[in-house]
Amino acid sequence: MSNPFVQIRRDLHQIPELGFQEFKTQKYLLSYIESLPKERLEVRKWETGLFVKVHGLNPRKIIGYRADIDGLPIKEETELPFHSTHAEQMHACGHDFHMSIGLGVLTHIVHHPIQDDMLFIFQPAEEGPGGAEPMLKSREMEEWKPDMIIALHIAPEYPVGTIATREGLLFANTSELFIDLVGKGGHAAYPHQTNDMVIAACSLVSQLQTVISRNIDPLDSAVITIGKITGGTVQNVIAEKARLEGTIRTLSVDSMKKVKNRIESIVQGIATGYECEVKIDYGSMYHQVYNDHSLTREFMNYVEEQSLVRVIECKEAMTGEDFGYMLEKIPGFMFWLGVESEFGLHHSKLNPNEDAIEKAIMLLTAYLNYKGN
Ligand SMILES: CC(=O)N[C@@H](CCC[C@H](N)C(=O)O)C(=O)O
Repeated sequence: MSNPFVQIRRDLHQIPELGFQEFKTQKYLLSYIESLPKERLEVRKWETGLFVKVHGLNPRKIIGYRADIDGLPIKEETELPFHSTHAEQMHACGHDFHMSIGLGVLTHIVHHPIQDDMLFIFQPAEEGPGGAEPMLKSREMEEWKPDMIIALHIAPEYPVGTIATREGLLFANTSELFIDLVGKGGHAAYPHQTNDMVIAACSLVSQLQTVISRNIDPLDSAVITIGKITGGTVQNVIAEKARLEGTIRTLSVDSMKKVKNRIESIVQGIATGYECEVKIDYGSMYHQVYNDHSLTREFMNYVEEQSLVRVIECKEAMTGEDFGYMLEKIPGFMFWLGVESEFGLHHSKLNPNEDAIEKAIMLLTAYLNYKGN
């Protein structure tokens, strides 16, 4: 392991923190950045994230690089010697990679400045409730708003030495979905005296899937995933309460509205049919990730011409990313970075190949030299 950013990734992997609780992560990032030469650097804290400006030699524009920094509430099941030290929390979406690559590029740019300014954004809470939107509204973004912005996301399905992206839509529109059901609990032996919320919740989950199969054009795409169901208290008491937690994904803003309208009608039907109260909360919503056409094409051509890595033109994915909010206001793009892992994103055994870290730093520094000089 000769690349120091692999060790940094391992250090960060051990301290995953949930959205807006990234205190140790912020401290770690700050302490590394403080070890760099200071002449060209300006660092500002924002909540649990950071803005780091690197002054260029003769700036005409500001180029942004965004790395998300939060982990997920997942119990890690890898047997890595540097596994998470935080119970039930894991970097299972590669944000440890995104940060270490960000620090690698930052280090290179500090030592070999380009003409243009750069803004490194270490953003909290990508997995929820969303840090990009409030960060965009910050004083720092007003003062240092980049003219273009880039970000990457690890991709377990692609080999190391590969990137994948496309012009236009890359990631879906998302909305979280929380549904609370309240009925009448009671003795397990007297169901006729109760309104059982386990039964209502099961029926609701099945009906929700008909929105996808029967209300959305099969040539369009949408997903409703219920990732968590809770309800009841003990095996011989009929449940008074149940809760569904999930997420909605659509390829268009219009389909998102349609899916929500259908969910609301179905929920009304459940409330009437099971004589219970049902409340919907949409939690946080992310705007689609839409890559700027000409910047993305130019990037793909550059990487291909220079033979830096293999470039795949991929399809859009139903993943969500609040980087979409940044791309709504600032031209730029996101790309997938191949890290070949048997287990995918959000899996407790995700184990990305660390060789991708050096490849990404090399690729990004080459591109920034081309674009910012
Ligand atoms: C890249 C990725 O996996 N992003 C997350 C974003 C989650 C958004 C929100 N908390 C939701 O669940 O809708 C994803 O799950 O796609």
